[in-house]
Amino acid sequence: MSASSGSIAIIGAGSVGAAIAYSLLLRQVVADIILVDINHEYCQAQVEDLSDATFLSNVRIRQGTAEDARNADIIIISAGAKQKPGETRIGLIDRNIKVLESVTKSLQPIRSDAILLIVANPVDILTFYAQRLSGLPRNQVIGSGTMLDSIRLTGILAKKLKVSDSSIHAFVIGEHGDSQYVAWSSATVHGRPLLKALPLTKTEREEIATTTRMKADSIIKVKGFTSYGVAAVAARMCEAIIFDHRKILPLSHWQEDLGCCLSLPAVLGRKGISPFQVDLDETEQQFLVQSAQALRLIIKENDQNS
Ligand SMILES: NC(=O)C1=CN([C@@H]2O[C@H](COP(=O)(O)OP(=O)(O)OC[C@H]3O[C@@H](n4cnc5c(N)ncnc54)[C@H](O)[C@@H]3O)[C@@H](O)[C@H]2O)C=CC1
Ligand SMILES: CC(=O)C(=O)O
Repeated sequence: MSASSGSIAIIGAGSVGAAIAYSLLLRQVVADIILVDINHEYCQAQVEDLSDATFLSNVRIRQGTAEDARNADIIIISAGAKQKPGETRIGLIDRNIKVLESVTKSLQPIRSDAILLIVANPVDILTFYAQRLSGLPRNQVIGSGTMLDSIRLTGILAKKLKVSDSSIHAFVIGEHGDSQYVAWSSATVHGRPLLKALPLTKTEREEIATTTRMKADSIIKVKGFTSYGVAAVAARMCEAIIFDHRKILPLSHWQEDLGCCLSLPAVLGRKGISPFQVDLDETEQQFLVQSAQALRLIIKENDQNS
């Protein structure tokens, strides 16, 4: 397979940015990957390390500037502070909004058909602010959201059912964080309602949802960060955009009726994201509204303090 002629810029060449570059490189999503970081020496070392892997593909990787990044097909923002063990994603808000402000300013004038993909946390809040700050249409600014949580959930269910992950369609909705919720009512295994194939008690469902929600915390407690899961998510998102797959994925995007960005399944292609109607039961709908309320409150408080 050969890579498409496009380019992807990754702003923030830390653990997550480098893992995303590695996933893109192995999957040959585009011919050119550009890494940008305020720490030029560190960024160059990441580029040198990654370039030792390019013999597996025809992908070129180099360090670039914000001027290079603004002309890329996709710009991924993975710049910013990460959680310390025990810290919540929301706890990063002050530091990472400042980083986002500086990054979006440096990207001006941004290419009008660019897709801005937000990975840094708190991802739903930063996606909202990136839409406000970038000047791009809202459907072109997307957060990785609960796609990673949905993959974690699917992994647990697949083990219990002893089937492959790809046979299961189940997603987590709402915030990539504490107020997320599993949409059990629409989960299926090869088209069969999941709860018929795997009758779970309420307690068992709650245990699975908690394990899913807490997975990042349990990894961060031991190794200090997560990177591979979100890198695979970002690579899949980039493939869907570059090759216009129009894949339905649970991603963070603007919700007109909820007044914030959070995750619901939506269609991802070359022009960005477009809504997809999903059926939620009453409880799921209530949790979604609560998740949106929690996110809107954070935005309101942040706007008042700034
Ligand atoms: N959405 C998700 O599912 C996930 C999100 N994350 C988030 O990704 C972010 C990055 O995490 P890591 O890579 O582990 O952190 P890291 O500390 O390894 O890397 C962050 C990088 O950002 C750079 N940076 C800071 N300010 C910058 C600026 N203004 N312009 C350019 N570069 C800048 C730093 O120099 C550093 O190299 C964190 O916010 C973390 O919470 C991490 C894992 C999963
Ligand atoms: C760190 C983070 O957001 C995650 O791994 O889910």
